[in-house]
Amino acid sequence: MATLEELRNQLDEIDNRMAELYQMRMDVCQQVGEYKVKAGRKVYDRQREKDKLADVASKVQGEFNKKGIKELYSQVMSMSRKLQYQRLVEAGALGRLPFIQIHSLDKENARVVFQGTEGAYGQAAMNQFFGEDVNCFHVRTFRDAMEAIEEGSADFAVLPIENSSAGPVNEMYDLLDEFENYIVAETILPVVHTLSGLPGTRLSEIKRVYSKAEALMQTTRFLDDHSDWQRISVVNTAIAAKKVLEDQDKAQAAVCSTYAAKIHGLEVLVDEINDEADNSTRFIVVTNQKIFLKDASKISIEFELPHESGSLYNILSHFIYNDLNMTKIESRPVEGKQWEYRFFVDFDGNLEDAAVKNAIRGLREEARNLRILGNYSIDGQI
Ligand SMILES: O=C(O)C(=O)C[C@]1(C(=O)O)C=C[C@@H](O)C=C1
Repeated sequence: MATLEELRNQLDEIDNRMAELYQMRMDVCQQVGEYKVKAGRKVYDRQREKDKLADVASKVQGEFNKKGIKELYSQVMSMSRKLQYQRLVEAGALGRLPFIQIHSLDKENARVVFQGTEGAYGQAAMNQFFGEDVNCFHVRTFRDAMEAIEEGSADFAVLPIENSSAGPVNEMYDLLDEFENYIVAETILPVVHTLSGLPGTRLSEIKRVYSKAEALMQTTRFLDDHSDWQRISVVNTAIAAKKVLEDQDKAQAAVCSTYAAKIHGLEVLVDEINDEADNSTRFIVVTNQKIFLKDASKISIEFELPHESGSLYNILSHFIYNDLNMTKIESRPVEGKQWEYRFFVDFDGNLEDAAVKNAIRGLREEARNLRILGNYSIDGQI
């Protein structure tokens, strides 16, 4: 029987040949890339790759090896594509991304919309970003805000997309897909919930608590200590505060901010009732123009994938091979296609970076319906 050293020597010899063949193959792929730049051909040829995988699988013995060589060749061809995308980008074949670079946002002359009513967290986020004197109005739903932006009755909307304890605002992801609006900035608002009621209300008098569903979720521990209170979800925390004031019934209370309580003349009965002390909500600033700030450092995209094994894995490799740091991924069901998903990915970068252009080139060819949703930074700071 051969010793381990002898076997390793054999492997080294095989690997030397494989490395040499890999180098030769990539050199040919480089030429294929140059040909494709000139001929204006697409890099990704799904049928050719399918045929190639079937062909190499037919040349090895046993199911295990057939599966293995297919996986190996999927990777080899994926490297080949990435090399070719680089050539295309170097040759300027990416074209200009249809986003216009700007140096600052005109916050002073902006007309801004938020969802909810006076005292909503959305208003606080808007004031944090645009200042207290901003020219603004409010609408009832997130959809109304997206419509106001799309039709141009507002220049910007400030809308919540994620809470640090309750997670994503799913509806916002669906609306970003549905509307031709783009993210130009984000701002993070610390969210501190209170239990507020009519002045002089005692906790023992309370029977019903109103708030937005997410806020009720974020204060579950406190509310569980008062399990006899009925929890009723309304469209917004500020609307909950308004209702408590209007109904003038001490059996009712609201989970809302100190700001909303003050605006609607309520008394803070218990402060800081969040389950998590560090509770923040990330708001996006949305507009109907394809613009990005010069030094924007984060990109959001969306795409759909076929219902096939390995499709997400293959797509995400574009981030790895271009050294891009992916910071978030969300998925939402694609309407009318059961068990198919639309993915929303955030990653670090600027639309002018070569690595970003490379990745987008690959993603555009290999995923369905790729859309760039925006290139921005926290607080729009540059
Ligand atoms: O044959 C091509 O068109 C190539 O670009 C080469 C290659 C490969 O590496 O084999 C790479 C990408 C294509 O999707 C198909 C095959």
